[in-house]
Amino acid sequence: MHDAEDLGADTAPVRSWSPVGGVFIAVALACAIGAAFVVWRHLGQRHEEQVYAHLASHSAEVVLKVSERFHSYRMLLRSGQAFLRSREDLDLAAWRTYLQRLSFQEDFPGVQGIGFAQWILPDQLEAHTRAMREFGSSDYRVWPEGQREFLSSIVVLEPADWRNARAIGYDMYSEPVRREAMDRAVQSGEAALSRKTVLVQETETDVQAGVLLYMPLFGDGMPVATEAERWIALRGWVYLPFRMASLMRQMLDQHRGQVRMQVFDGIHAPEALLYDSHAGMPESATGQVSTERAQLGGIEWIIRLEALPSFDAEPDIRQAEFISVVLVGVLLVMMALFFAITRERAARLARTTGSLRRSEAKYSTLVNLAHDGIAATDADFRLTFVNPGFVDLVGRAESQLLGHALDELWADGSGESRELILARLEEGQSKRYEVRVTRGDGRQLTVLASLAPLNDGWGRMKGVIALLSDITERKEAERRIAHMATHDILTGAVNRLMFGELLGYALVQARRSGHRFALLFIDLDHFKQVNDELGHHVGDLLLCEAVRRMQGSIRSSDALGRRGGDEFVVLLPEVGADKDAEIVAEKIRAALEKPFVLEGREVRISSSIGIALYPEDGKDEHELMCRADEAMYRAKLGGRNRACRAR
Ligand SMILES: Nc1nc2c(ncn2[C@@H]2O[C@H](COP(=O)(O)OP(=O)(O)OP(=O)(O)O)[C@@H](O)[C@H]2O)c(=O)[nH]1
Repeated sequence: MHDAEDLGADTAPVRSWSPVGGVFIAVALACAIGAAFVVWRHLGQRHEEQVYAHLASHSAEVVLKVSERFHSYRMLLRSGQAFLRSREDLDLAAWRTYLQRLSFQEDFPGVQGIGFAQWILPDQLEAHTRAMREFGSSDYRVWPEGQREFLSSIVVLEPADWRNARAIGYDMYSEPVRREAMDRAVQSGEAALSRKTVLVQETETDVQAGVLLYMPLFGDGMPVATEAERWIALRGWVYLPFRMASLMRQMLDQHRGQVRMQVFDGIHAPEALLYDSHAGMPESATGQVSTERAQLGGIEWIIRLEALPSFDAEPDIRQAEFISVVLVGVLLVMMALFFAITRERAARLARTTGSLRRSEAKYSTLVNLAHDGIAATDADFRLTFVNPGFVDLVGRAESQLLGHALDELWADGSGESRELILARLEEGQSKRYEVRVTRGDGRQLTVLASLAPLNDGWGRMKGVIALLSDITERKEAERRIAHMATHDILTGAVNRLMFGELLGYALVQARRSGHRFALLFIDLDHFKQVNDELGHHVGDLLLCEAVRRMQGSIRSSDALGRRGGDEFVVLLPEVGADKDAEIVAEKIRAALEKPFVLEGREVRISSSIGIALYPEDGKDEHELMCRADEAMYRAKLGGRNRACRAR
């Protein structure tokens, strides 16, 4: 037997997301976002490290640059020292010429000048002042005024511009910061850098911190192995004054604006601040900072670099990384979603498939157990599926049915044409009608056929579903009930009610067409005696046989009715001449006169018949019936066994 496929299935409504699927999606999304955040944090930390490494590298670079710069300054001082040492008489004019030709400001940027401070014992001051005035500086004097144990005086400072000219004659040894550096230079015999001070060249505007680098000059050929010898041999200091802002500005060059540089003298404190590229700006507590220490001329400088927001090692890479992280995050989220959706769809499909299977099994069982015949056909009405009930109903094997048109089973002339049925089904209408089916054993059944179209996904009819119910017994019962309602149960003659209907109909027809009809009223003679002598059941048998004889005496278009007891009426719908009704009455009388053999005994009986004709004897049922009854009564009075016409 075929599966009951294509007969529909109950698919339970399916949730769009199962709770498990929803949790999975939430977890996947959280993981994806978490992973993207971790990567982002990691990249952020790496970037911070890169920035710091870059800043530290730049910081080391600055220290190296400063160290190299001071090394070259020392070389400059040494060259000055060497020049002056070679001259017995401190030939300042020659040295000035030498310095002017040196163009040191171009080769040694950041230097305010190069000068020589002469070491003067107090008793030499007067001669010194006189010699200097003779040398060309008429207003030369050593300042500040006052008695001091030791003196020094700036005697040359190139370039001899207005700013440096302010320093000529200044006794740097009188000022503690400079003095400390000058002493250190003599003590070490090497270049010594002063601590933070303010140059005497400063005016009232743009005052900057300043430092000075001293190189001691000893008398040529004098012993300088010990400090005491060096003090004896001391002739003065070749020195370089620096304005810190002018000096340090050139150290930042490529990162100017991106990095804040501060230089402190020995300690990280406001009072030790030598230089600040962003003066007045508060120091950042959270930003990237690199601090380096530089040893310069016996002094330690702290060089602090602070990355400003615009400082970024690799901004393009940083941007690319950011885009990558966002893309990877989006990709992860999309992958998680895609995976979750695919998983959910698979689960939904599995649920639907399971539901369909269960539904199919359920319907298959129902179809196979159904008592009624269930069948499916193709679009041409050819059977493609029949259930066991169908096979039993039509009494033919499944193999004899499949491939044959359903309406081939219909008895000839039963049901509508196939084309008409299919046309209605294609319009979407269901069809329900009674047909006669010829079974394989030749027996005919009355079947209620319910047909419904079976459509494909595009709404086109691809076949028909047929349900066949055997209603033969029901129809027979209906027929019997209808017969009982209209016929006499004992004799089968039309009953009083039905005869009234037929008479009324005959009257209508006769009135319309103008033809005549006849009504015969028949009463058996002495029937009571039969009952009394032979028994009631013999009387019944006689009544039945009498009806049979009367039926044989009239046409099939005539009607025989029983009024009750032994009274009968006959309707002759069409009579021509007057004699016609009398002839029929005579036939009936003669038929009833003949002896009856009932239960082996011969019984004789006769009949009295009254005849009424329409329209001569009556215009309606009641009148006709009365006239016929009267005529019958006259026949009785006339001696029975005769027929009388109404008057
Ligand atoms: N056996 C049988 N008898 C019936 C039935 N119906 C009525 N009868 C009897 O039929 C008889 C009718 O009698 P009546 O017509 O009165 O009298 P009758 O003997 O025929 O006499 P007349 O008509 O004057 O010739 C009655 O005895 C009824 O009991 C029936 O269905 N079966």
